Amino acid sequence: MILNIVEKRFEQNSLPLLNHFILEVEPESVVALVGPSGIGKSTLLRLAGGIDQQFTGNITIDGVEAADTPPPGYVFQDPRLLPWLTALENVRASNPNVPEETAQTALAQVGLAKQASAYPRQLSGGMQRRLTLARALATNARLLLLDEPFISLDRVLVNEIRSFLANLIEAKRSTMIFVSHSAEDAACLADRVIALAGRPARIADDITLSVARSQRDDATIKEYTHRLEAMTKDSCGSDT
Ligand SMILES: Nc1ncnc2c1ncn2[C@@H]1O[C@H](COP(=O)(O)OP(=O)(O)OP(=O)(O)O)[C@@H](O)[C@H]1O
Repeated sequence: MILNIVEKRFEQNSLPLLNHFILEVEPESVVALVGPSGIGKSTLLRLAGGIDQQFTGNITIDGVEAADTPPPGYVFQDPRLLPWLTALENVRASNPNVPEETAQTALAQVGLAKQASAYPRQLSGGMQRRLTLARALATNARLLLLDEPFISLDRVLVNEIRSFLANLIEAKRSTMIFVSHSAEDAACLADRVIALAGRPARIADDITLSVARSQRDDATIKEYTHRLEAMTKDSCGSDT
């Protein structure tokens, strides 16, 4: 995927959020987008997912305009579940082409097989987050764009979903871009970590985590976490 954002701004008179910004994401790689609040991470992800089309530039996937390729699986920062639909119906709501069986499998993958008939109000916050993940998996597990997928989950669940995602990425050979404020999430899952800074946002750091995800033991994850924490601190410091 190549993101070539010539310009993205929200108000005509303000500084653009992104200007001549280029990011190339290798197929089957996992990229973590980090950086201070308000820098433009979610905006960049929304552009990548075709949710926000108000920009100049173009986005291609394997050389094809993104608009002409299957939609990605997308997890929004807020769950965006439809309260009048069941969990199963919510999984299929954004993409009616998803067969019921695929939706059931996705629910089972995130541990919600028994909640298929439950309504969002009957699910805990953590379950609702997992439901949004099931929706993304059912839509397109090969290309996943996740905005803070672990926010508001307790530690046990974060660990569970991280390892579930790590296995899924290997099995499906997914390409994934995720936004996170947690260095540990990036240390566990990412092949590459991009830190954004400044306005217009630029790539302040771009590091490759060389130990393969499946080979990272606790010590490696700890070391990466410290390294990434130091990196994001520096990026925030050089914000202008
Ligand atoms: N729809 C919108 N209209 C106007 N301004 C917006 C809109 N969406 C985002 N912005 C502004 O664009 C900037 C970047 O927002 P964005 O949500 O992309 O940042 P972020 O890095 O994801 O932040 P956070 O980590 O807090 O989620 C912010 O200044 C925000 O106020």
